Amino acid sequence: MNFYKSAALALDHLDKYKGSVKGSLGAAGIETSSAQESKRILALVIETLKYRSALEQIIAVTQLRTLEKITFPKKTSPRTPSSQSLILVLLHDLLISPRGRIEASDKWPPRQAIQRHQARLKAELVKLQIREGKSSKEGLARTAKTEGSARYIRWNPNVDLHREDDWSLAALLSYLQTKPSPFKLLNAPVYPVPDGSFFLDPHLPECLLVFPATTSWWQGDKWFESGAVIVQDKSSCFPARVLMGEWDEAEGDCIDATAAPGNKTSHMSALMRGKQQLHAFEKSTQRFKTLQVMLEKAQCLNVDAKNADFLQSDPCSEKYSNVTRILLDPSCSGSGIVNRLDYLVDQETDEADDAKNERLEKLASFQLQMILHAFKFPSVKRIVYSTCSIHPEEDEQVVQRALSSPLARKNSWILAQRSSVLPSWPRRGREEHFNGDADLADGVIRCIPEEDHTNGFFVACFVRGSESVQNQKKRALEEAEDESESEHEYEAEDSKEEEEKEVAPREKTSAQLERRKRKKQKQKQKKRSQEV
Ligand SMILES: C[S@@+](CC[C@H](N)C(=O)[O-])C[C@H]1O[C@@H](n2cnc3c(N)ncnc32)[C@H](O)[C@@H]1O
Repeated sequence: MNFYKSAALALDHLDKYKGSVKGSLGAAGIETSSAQESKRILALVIETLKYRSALEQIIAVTQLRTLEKITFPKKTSPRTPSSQSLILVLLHDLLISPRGRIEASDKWPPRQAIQRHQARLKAELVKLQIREGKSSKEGLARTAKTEGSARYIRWNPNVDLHREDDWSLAALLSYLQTKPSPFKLLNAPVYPVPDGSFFLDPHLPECLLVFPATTSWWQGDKWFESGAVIVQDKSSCFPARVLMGEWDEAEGDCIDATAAPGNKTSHMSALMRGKQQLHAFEKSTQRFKTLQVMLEKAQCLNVDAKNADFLQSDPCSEKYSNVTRILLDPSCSGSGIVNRLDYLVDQETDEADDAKNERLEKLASFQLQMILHAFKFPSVKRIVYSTCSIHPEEDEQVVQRALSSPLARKNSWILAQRSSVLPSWPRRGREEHFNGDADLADGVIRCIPEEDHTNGFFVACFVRGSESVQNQKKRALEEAEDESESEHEYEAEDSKEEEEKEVAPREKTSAQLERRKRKKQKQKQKKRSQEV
């Protein structure tokens, strides 16, 4: 296939399914004849994404698509890229690339169509530069400000464990500070990360390195090519870290229920130090291929990857009898992803409210189903649920619904306390989406892109137990209070509650309902003893 068409198809795929730019070629079913060709296509996709906003403005103002509607129709057939993406990659080469031309046959109609408007397109580029106050066209690229203030690299110890040579964290730090364009290691975090420097992340110093947002030193570097470093947003490193806390080899196996492209699977495998077994499920055949490549590169030797639907797995199968921890990072709206493709968020804000709500409802009910299925595994003690969404419908509300399910009660699933869910991370859940329960909100993690130097993200951890320590303390306190309350007070409170119910009916938390039930029982007991 023509190189521009392949790049445009990859762009379309990214628009539709998100995922990594690199994974988009395989995932979009684009076949290339050599690694060189893949690299060339990927470079064009990445560069086009950088200038996308500028190029879209030029397309809009010149009305190129309307003027050339025969070559660039509104609807294209399957396996052909959309006209918009094709124009974007062609314009990139004509207007932005150092060559300044489209590398295709003179007779190719899309090239002819663009060439016809060459003068106008170039003039609009200059006008845009002036409007934006940029002295060069490079100034129109997305900057550190629009990209975020940092980029993250996770050191992957599996490679040091299984490959020859020294791939340790110490060796990586030394390499970065002595390579031809060296980085300075800062001893405290600074945002945006200054050019030419890096530091160890304050929350995950054992594996995460923080670089300037515009850096990509790893492209073509031996550390990246060997799998010893993985490009992964900070927030996306939280789930495996929370899930695997205090895991011990003697404990047993784990499951990653929704694995591709495999960033969190490889992180879990690293935290298991290659020991025991990690069952990785991935439903999509295309994405499963990406997962396999990733696992091989990252030396995840203890992973048993299956192209299968987690919901179809049998929780009582002998195979999973030893599984004690499950990671659930299911498909979500991706509304938190800004670092890689912030235009996806723009797209979402354009979405009509009804359509958006319907989509969120569908996603939330699928996410809930996944949690409820995980609740059924008899030996599992800890489940981490995460999304790269900022919508409460997919975050706190899904967790709340899971907690109030009969299955949670039957199998004693509760929300873990803050102390075992990265307590040093300051941004916690939204109380208002947990029916005002501050303890539940405190137990979960949230990340906000503009303020936390990460993508938008959410993490919750379910554990098995009759009651959390905090709840026990709270209950003891309440019981002490109850002791001193008079019957009259109960009645007053009850009637007040009734009133409140009429004015603003509100769902009670299970703790509130439980408390009320106990109060009523006490009242009855008291009455009975008085009667006797
Ligand atoms: C958000 S992505 C997971 C990203 C991955 N955890 C990582 O960090 O690289 C969700 C994945 O779950 C897969 N998926 C969705 N439903 C599934 C199911 N029922 N069983 C297994 N995989 C599923 C999707 O195809 C997608 O690849």
